[in-house]
Amino acid sequence: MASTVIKGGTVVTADLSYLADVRIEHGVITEIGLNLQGDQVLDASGCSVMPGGIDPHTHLEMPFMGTYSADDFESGTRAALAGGTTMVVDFVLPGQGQGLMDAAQMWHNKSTRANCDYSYHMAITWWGEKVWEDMAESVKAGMTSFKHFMAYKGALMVNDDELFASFRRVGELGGLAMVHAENGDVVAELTAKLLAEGNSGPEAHAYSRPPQVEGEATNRAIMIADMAGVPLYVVHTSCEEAHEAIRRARQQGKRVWGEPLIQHLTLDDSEYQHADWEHAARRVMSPPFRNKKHQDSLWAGLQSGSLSVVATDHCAFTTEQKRYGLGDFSKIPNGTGGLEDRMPMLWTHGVNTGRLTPNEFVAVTSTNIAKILNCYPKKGAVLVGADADLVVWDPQKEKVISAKGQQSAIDYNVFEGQRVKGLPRFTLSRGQVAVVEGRMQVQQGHGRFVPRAPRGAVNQALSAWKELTAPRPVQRSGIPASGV
Ligand SMILES: NC(=O)NCCC(=O)O
Ligand SMILES: [Zn+2]
Ligand SMILES: [Zn+2]
Repeated sequence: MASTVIKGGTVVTADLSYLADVRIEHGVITEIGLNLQGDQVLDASGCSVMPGGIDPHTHLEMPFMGTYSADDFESGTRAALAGGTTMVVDFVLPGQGQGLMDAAQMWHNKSTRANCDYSYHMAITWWGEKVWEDMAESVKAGMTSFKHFMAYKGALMVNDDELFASFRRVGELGGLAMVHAENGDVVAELTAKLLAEGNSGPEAHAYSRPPQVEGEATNRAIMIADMAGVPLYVVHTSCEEAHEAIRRARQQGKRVWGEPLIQHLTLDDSEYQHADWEHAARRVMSPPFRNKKHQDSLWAGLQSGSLSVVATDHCAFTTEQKRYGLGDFSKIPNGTGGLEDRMPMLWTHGVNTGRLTPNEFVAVTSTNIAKILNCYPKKGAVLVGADADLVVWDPQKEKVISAKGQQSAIDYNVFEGQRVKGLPRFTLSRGQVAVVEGRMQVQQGHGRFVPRAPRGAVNQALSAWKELTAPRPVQRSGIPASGV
């Protein structure tokens, strides 16, 4: 049996750092200890041996705004591995009237060339009996998290009654409710007003989606989830108003998690004021980049634990695709890339600055989301029996980010010119060495679908609490409670 040993590094997990070698056989970790021997030895001296990153928010080959996002499962997962991410979670997006399992099959067809493991969230893009029924099938098939768009009116948006009905169903099935939280009605009104006033450039995209639309929707989703008795995950939390709602909810004991993106942590809204239309349009995404005050809030959330996960929302469009919105910002395809850069950018701006410890880095890039999505410790762990999805992280290795030589299929990089310090020496996907010192040796089709079970510990705890505190009729003598 061929074995690989990662030798001489410091194992860094979400809660511990210690010197140890790691032995891998058949794609899983079989031993952790000192002086291990193996057929293949990977030198980890001077490096941290960490769980590979998990990016829980990607849109690969996604049909959106009249086009498809440019990175598919092949280039997207190649970019992921290059940056130390070993699992992505993409969103199955059923069309209007389309069955959920039919859409899931389309996603399975797209992912056959994936270079690393992947899982799916299911999006609820319309509502009806068929969706309600299919949600149980989705859970049985391992897609237990359900995303709802509160924005994109007239396209993906669901209304509050649909949100409540769907959240209740997710709660009943032991799943996780997810939201893109922006008030889509207000965004639509502001967009129309801005365009009517001659505000048609990419900067108006940001004006049309102020922090208030996100704060309001986040708070609304939290309250609806609480009434529905379901845990809630808020994607791409970008501002203090949304963070405040999440922080408050968590302090109240609600089961809510917030996910800032690496883009929102490190890039700000001055990008939209750039004189070059293409520069600004390439950075159009929802929610838009915010100012320094919001960035400080997001960093503080990661430090204090009120925000839990750093993702990318990787949804990359070429400059040519962005040009669909020349003369009308509302037609610029929304989305930016980040898969290759999330880990190095977060290490550089988080760990190297002292905002995050290396253990906190592991928590927010891998372990926390593995627990939230109920695939820990198969993923997100350096433990015997866990999948050998690992990154050997060299804290001294540097580069300047550039579109030239990147793995993503697009022609630019929103982090262009940024110097990062902290990069993978090796990235391993279930034991297969996919990256060596920046050289790619991925195996197309190596990636496998990761099904996830429902009714994790948080679902069980929340259900028990909701049952205990459920409204009950007062028993009064002489009056039948049922009214019969
Ligand atoms: N975020 C974004 O602008 N595009 C991708 C779709 C979404 O997550 O809203
Ligand atoms: Zn979104
Ligand atoms: Zn997204």
